[in-house]
Amino acid sequence: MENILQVKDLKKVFHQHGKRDVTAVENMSFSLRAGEILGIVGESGSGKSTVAKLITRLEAVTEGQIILDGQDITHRKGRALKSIYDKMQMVFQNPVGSFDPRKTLGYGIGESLKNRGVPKAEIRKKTANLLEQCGLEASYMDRYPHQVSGGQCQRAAIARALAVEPQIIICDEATSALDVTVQKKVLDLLMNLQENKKLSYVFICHNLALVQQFCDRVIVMKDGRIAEEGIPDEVIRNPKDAYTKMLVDSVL
Ligand SMILES: Nc1ncnc2c1ncn2[C@@H]1O[C@H](COP(=O)(O)OP(=O)(O)OP(=O)(O)O)[C@@H](O)[C@H]1O
Repeated sequence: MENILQVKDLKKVFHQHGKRDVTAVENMSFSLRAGEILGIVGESGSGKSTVAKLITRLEAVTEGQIILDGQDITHRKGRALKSIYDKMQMVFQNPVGSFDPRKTLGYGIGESLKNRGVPKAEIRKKTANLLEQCGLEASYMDRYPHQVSGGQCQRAAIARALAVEPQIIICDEATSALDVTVQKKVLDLLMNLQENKKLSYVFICHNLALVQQFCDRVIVMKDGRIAEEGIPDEVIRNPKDAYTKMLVDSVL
């Protein structure tokens, strides 16, 4: 399987006014294969979200390299940077906050379609179709983010991500804010879409059990570095690193 995303020796240092620098990520190298679901787990503060923000260039990289579909995107700017979102989309923990509160959900999805060059006359129809693929009735396009539940809003956020027909979706705690039954439904949706559209996911999550259920491979992060990497069943059954063992013990 070819690598769709490669991360080499990634490092992120946050400089803070009057305070000590924080090295959030260091020595991080990994690859994501086409069609793969790669989990990233680790306790709070281990650097998972920073990795997501670096890959998606929402944060500037201090050192290292990010190769997306064979192209170095580490220092892209302007239009060249924008074009990475044609291939890679994100789904975050707080779906309501990811939509403009003054605009309908349909508007948010429509903007993504417009950016992809979909003609104006087709936007409502395509938006309806995307919402339906994500288990929402077309009428949800006219609702505002505060008029839907967290699970419904996350479905709309997934529909918006799909609007650009990406190859990769980075899910950062995408189901963590939802209650357990809704979480299961949104996860099922993500997994069905992955299979049907042959997407690749980076699935950031603090729940090892979910990673075991859904991911092909897992990276365990500790203090900004990779503590362990492998097939989830094997990592959980036979953790090589003491930290991984502690994570495993804490969920059993
Ligand atoms: N903008 C920032 N400025 C300074 N330090 C930051 C910033 N963002 C993150 N950090 C620090 O970097 C480290 C990693 O944070 P990060 O949010 O990536 O962890 P995480 O594993 O995603 O945690 P959680 O599971 O709680 O979301 C933490 O020590 C955090 O305090």
